[in-house]
Amino acid sequence: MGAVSKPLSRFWEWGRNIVCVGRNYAEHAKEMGSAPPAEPLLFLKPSSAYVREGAPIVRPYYCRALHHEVELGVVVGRGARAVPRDAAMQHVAGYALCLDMTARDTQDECKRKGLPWTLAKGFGTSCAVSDFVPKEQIPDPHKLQIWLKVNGKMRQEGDTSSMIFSIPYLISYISHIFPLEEGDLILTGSPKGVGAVEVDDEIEAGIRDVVSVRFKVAQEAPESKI
Ligand SMILES: CC(=O)CC(=O)C(=O)O
Ligand SMILES: [Mg+2]
Repeated sequence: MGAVSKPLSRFWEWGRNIVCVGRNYAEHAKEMGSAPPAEPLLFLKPSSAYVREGAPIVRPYYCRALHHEVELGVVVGRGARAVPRDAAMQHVAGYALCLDMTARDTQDECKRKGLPWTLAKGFGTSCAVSDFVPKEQIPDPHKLQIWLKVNGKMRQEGDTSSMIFSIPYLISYISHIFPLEEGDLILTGSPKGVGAVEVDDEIEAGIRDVVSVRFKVAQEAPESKI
């Protein structure tokens, strides 16, 4: 992959992969009517899915049930190809608070039809991210509280110690399927409490005592329809 002149602290500008993990919290899998997975459930978002504070999260024209999912993101700092679990954390540069925004109605239809989740998970602004947090600032990423509010009301509070598959496991597992590259982001899954947001809602979310974000929800302009 071509050299990138931007600092890793601006990982969202690198155009790298966004690798997402699903059903990595048992209570969330349960609320979705699914059993906890035997191995990580993976899907990708395009790097054009990133949105940063100051711009809105846009509900796609085909969606009537846009859901929030607050997640811990792991920023890859060194390429990883088939790395063992006990060496995995050496490939981490830092973290971010992320929202895996999901067109839930579309996802349900994709599940029914056996289709990939691309329309449900990959639309523009479906990956909201905070500022980069260097790994030195987080001694143990499995001892963090992540939270999310909508219009000031708490919706999600999760502890990363509840992950089914740990960050080293995820990095090793993914790197045995495809190489991870510097600048990639891994979304490690949502705790329970996912729910719908409406146009003009305000989402606040954060890693407690570390970083927080605030986003408004907007509707995609009708003229953008195909
Ligand atoms: C059912 C899902 O959308 C899985 C997912 O994204 C998660 O965080 O779990
Ligand atoms: Mg998710």
